[in-house]
Amino acid sequence: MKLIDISKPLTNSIAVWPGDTPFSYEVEVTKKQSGSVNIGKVTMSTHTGTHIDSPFHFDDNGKRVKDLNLSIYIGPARVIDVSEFTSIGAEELQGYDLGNESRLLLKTDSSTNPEVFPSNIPYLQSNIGPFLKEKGIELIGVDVPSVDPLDSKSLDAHHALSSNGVHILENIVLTDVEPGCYELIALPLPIQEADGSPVRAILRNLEGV
Ligand SMILES: Nc1ccccc1C(=O)C[C@H](N)C(=O)O
Ligand SMILES: [Zn+2]
Ligand SMILES: [Zn+2]
Repeated sequence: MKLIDISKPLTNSIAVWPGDTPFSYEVEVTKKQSGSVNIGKVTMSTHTGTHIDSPFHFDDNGKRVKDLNLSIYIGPARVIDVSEFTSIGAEELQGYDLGNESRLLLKTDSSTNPEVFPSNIPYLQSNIGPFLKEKGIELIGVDVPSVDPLDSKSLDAHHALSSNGVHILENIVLTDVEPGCYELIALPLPIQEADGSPVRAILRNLEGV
């Protein structure tokens, strides 16, 4: 069965949120030094590359990674093309057949160079929270670094999604993905207390092509 990797490669030159911890992977101890093995060391923000947000990211009393239900991150997902919009809310989604998958991935096609942080991104309107809940959607994925405008402090979309039971997956790569129905797997690492986690996100073709 064909797998489509929708994760951003984590390289030392990957763009990070302005001011956030740069990503770094290095061999901290070489095989020569240890006499047996190379040992790597990773330094990163939990919001670098393809990742999930846990509600603690934007709510001090919100769920941590350990509190998340893993079954949200595995299962049928629909990909739709919303590249014509600068912001996406209930009205913009009205015309789409969202099927009965409980995961929705939005292809905005706005992400380009992985080494440059975007200056402007399409964002989600807060009325998308109740709208998605009504449609039975429990996870939203976007191909941009945030579901809110980059300069937002109130993070209205994050809060509206979370309070309606919609989990957030950010910075996926949908460039080579056709709209349609897939199986999504995007599991957070078990960083118990975390406000988010990098994920290896993949889509599996349900048709078995
Ligand atoms: N890393 C940051 C550093 C400073 C301020 C915001 C962020 C974010 O990550 C926000 C974004 N809405 C996110 O959920 O990934
Ligand atoms: Zn995030
Ligand atoms: Zn976020």
